[in-house]
Amino acid sequence: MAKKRIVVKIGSSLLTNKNGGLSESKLNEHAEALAYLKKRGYEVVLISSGAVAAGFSELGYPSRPVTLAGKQAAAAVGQGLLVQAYTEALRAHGIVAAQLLLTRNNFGNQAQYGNAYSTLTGLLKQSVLPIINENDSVAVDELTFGDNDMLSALVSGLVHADFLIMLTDINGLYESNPRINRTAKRYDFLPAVTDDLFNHTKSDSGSKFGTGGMTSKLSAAQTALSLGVPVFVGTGTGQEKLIHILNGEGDGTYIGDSKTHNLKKPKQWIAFHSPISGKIEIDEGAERAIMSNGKSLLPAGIKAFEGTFDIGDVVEIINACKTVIGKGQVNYSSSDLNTIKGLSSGEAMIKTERNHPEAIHRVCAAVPQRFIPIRRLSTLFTVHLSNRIFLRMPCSCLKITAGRQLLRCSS
Ligand SMILES: Nc1ncnc2c1ncn2[C@@H]1O[C@H](COP(=O)(O)OP(=O)(O)O)[C@@H](O)[C@H]1O
Ligand SMILES: N[C@@H](CCC(=O)OP(=O)(O)O)C(=O)O
Repeated sequence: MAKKRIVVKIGSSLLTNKNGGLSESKLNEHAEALAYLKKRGYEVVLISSGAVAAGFSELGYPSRPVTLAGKQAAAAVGQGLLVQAYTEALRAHGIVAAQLLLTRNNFGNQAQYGNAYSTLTGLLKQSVLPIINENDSVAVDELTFGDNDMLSALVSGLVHADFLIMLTDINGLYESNPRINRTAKRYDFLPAVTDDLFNHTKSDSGSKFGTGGMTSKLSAAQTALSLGVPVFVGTGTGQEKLIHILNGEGDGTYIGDSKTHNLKKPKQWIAFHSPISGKIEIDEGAERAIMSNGKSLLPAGIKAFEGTFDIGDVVEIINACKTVIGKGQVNYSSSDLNTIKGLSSGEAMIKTERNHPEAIHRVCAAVPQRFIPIRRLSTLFTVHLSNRIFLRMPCSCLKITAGRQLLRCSS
């Protein structure tokens, strides 16, 4: 039987002492729990914050820096110390640790995305415990994950994890921040992350040394669920805490169930990470064929396009109302498309000397971009699917998965 693969995210809130510096005793306790999980036959990937916490006092800063430059310098100093602390703590349990530092750009580049997958799965095969953090020192401000919640969700999808555990300093998701509203009730189980839930729990305020707060965890959970990975958000103590959580006895909120389907890697990349090189506008007939009959997009249905792209680039597909209905890898360059748009398949094949006329063979579901918020670009207009529907349509094998009735817009 394949080993169960678990991604564990540990937030700054659980790694810091009261001054905001790295707490080695807390880190050691996490390492014990990770080792305990691994010894019980699980494959474990750790997403750990803590670089800034571990580095700022070495630089002589009196407290955790707030400027980007300060955080980048502290992370550059602290990341080595953080991983050294984990490496030593895990070595005491006979476990070899590895370090991977990722940025959002690594996810946007298909080759690097593939490499990250190969490295991670290769390490897991060798029973190594990978420790991942955002590469804070080089990440560009507008494109950072900022906190590690979304990074943990994307990594869970990438490695096809069976479960994502987000450990934090509070025992789950409450109706509203319980540190402000003392009567707020906790959610023990959420089948999905809905917009209503976002509106109810809306609060960006996190712990003293954490970054994202619960809104960021909710977004991350929504993304993980879309990728087929159920999630736990909560807390725990002792070496058995992770096992307890997997046994359903965790102190926190369970989100989604294990019947979700993993999204295959190429589809994940198209849906969540691919940069958009252009837009293709299609007519109503093509939209119907795509939506109702699961057909590929043929040149005859293409009315217009924008952008300059090559074969294999990812474009958005928009309908006559300019609504994005999907995304896919295009089989023609923009210059070829200019020649064949609107032509019958036969004519297009003759003009381009090809055996297959499809402009886009597989259209992926309209992308839940709001699940990956780009920091400081909050006015971005985004289109997304409801999580529930996306889960029902894993689009791993479907050519076309988006349905207009499933789309909503948010700014
Ligand atoms: N609705 C909510 N339910 C639970 N916690 C909330 C909520 N809204 C805000 N919070 C805050 O989120 C904090 C955890 O987020 P964060 O500081 O980002 O943790 P971490 O560093 O572990 O990622 C909690 O300490 C709590 O104060
Ligand atoms: N990458 C940063 C983590 C930033 C952060 O605070 O994240 P989180 O604890 O998830 O809110 C670090 O290592 O310090």
